[in-house]
Amino acid sequence: MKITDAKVIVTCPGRNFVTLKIYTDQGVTGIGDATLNGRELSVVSYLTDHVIPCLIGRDPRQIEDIWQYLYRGCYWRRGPVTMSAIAAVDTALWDIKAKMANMPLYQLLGGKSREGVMVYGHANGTDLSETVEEVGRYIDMGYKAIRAQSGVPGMASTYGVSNDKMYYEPADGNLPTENVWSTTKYLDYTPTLFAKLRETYGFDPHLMHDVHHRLTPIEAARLGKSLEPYRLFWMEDSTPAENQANFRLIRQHTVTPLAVGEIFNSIWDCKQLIEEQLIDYIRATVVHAGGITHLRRIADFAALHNVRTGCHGATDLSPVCMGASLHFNMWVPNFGVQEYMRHTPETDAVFPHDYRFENGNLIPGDTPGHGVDIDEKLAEKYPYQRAYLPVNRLEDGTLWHW
Ligand SMILES: O=C(O)C(=O)C[C@H](O)[C@H](O)CO
Ligand SMILES: [Mg+2]
Repeated sequence: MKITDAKVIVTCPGRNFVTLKIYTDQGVTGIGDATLNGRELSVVSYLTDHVIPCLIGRDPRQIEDIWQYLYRGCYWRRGPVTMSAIAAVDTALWDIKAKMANMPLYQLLGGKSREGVMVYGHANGTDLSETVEEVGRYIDMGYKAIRAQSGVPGMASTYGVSNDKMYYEPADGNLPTENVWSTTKYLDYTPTLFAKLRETYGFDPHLMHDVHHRLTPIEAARLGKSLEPYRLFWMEDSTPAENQANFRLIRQHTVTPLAVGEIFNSIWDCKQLIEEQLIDYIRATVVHAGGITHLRRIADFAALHNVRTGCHGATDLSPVCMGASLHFNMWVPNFGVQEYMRHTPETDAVFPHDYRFENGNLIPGDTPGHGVDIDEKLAEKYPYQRAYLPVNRLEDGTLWHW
């Protein structure tokens, strides 16, 4: 069996998505997500100019060998562009293998470990009362786990708060939008939000919160400590994680569970975090962390150290990534939760899929492969539009983490 061709499809049904489609001499095709928000075309070029020529003529069944060939063979290992490109190839090849086997992908990975994949939704509001109301709306929709993000008094805007409550997309500018950040205002306000949420809804719903990399380790420790009475499911990305040892400080001070890793692209980014049990959930996902082949390696390593998965699932990851992730989650023994921000109806129409939401879970279908397709004719109607993620400045103008 041979790979005969591959092509990259870029489409923007409201936001940009990059999809790799691989063709074989047996007529079976597979697709993989290669979207890297705000830097999409770098992965398009990496795939088109450098990866696709090396794929033609290879046996698509040799997934591991092709993974190693692209990882070791490029010499310049790791990095989000390389690993998103490898992920797209890997996902498409798993899709092909599962179609050849006439099985849904989770069966090939080892079969079901659970009946559904618990997902968390994104409740957000411009102020405390709107955020509390939004969390209630998610509870009414059946979510068992909900992330709460809120506008902070005295700050014009902050991460995670959208005008359109359901379909948040932070990459909103033809050039990067500039936001202003105040750690003091944020730290004073956030515990009051969670106090109100627990007072209103009790302790049944799992609540999470994304700090989005904005605190120093000691500030993160303070936030974790002040949130302890409200028993969060997790506090995410409380400080940037390039220096993994930073998490020791946070860990010493708080028992609030910690989640990190949506921007990680390899096992090396989380090796120390996992080995030293400095985190509780690893957020690496299929598209940015080298595909199913590499994510499985991360998850197995995490399992040794009691770290569970909590795959990234924002809307900048296409339904193709979501489909692959759901199959992965159905199997992975140390599953924690899956993020689920809903795609718009336009995006869902471009990427027909068989997964469904039921009682707070997403459930992959039984279509052979990962169960997600791309309607190429419809995709053509939505040409690429340049869009950047925002940047963040402190009130005195200093550039900060967004
Ligand atoms: O979903 C999350 O937890 C995020 O932090 C979303 C990110 O801001 C988004 O994926 C950036 O492209
Ligand atoms: Mg996040």
